[in-house]
Amino acid sequence: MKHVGLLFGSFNPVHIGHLALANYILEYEKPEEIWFVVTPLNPFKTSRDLLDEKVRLDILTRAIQLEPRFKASDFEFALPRPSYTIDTLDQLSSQHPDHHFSVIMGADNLLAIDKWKEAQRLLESHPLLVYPRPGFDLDQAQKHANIQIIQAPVFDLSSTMIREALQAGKNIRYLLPHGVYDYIRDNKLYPSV
Ligand SMILES: Nc1ncnc2c1ncn2[C@@H]1O[C@H](COP(=O)(O)OP(=O)(O)OP(=O)(O)O)[C@@H](O)[C@H]1O
Ligand SMILES: O=C(O)c1ccc[n+]([C@@H]2O[C@H](COP(=O)([O-])O)[C@@H](O)[C@H]2O)c1
Repeated sequence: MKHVGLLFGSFNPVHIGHLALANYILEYEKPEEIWFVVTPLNPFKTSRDLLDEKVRLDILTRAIQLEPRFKASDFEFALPRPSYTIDTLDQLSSQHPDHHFSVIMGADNLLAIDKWKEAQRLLESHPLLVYPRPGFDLDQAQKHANIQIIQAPVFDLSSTMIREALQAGKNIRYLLPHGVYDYIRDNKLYPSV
């Protein structure tokens, strides 16, 4: 059984917070690979300011190319929108019976998990690796044998902050994985860059 950690997200765009977290999990926790699953449309988010999913996947693929244990996945592109994680997990598990999938999730998402589709079945069927995020108190979160809290170092960064900075014309080269700032500039993905 290969142990794979799934990091779901919009990655609009990917930033160093995502990569630092995935790096930590590979080195300190059980997953042997991390799959970054690009979500076309999160059920709780609007498509405002959302880069095309193929562009988000392309940026991510470039960002992780030096680590063979990181994979960029377009698995949700072929599934109905919005993207419900339990549906993706069902399909992934049936297509990869030789893989054991854990779900990597921030404290923000765990605190809201009762609003997710079939949250209880999700919890029963897959281990959750939950990492702290500033401003979210894990003492308030539900407890379950499948929930493991990990002490990953986290940057107080979000894709929202990155987009706002790019739109304001800030040079934030070092908050993005190597090559991503130049890719964004060369392809004029944000007009101010
Ligand atoms: N700074 C960070 N450190 C670790 N994980 C993060 C960080 N920012 C986001 N994540 C996690 O990465 C996953 C993908 O997140 P997502 O693409 O929605 O990023 P985001 O930065 O939260 O985006 P946005 O600001 O657009 O809502 C989520 O599980 C999220 O909790
Ligand atoms: O399945 C659900 O009901 C559900 C509800 C909210 C979010 N998600 C998924 O959680 C992932 C990360 O969400 P976020 O809020 O950090 O962008 C993304 O892949 C979403 O599709 C899933």
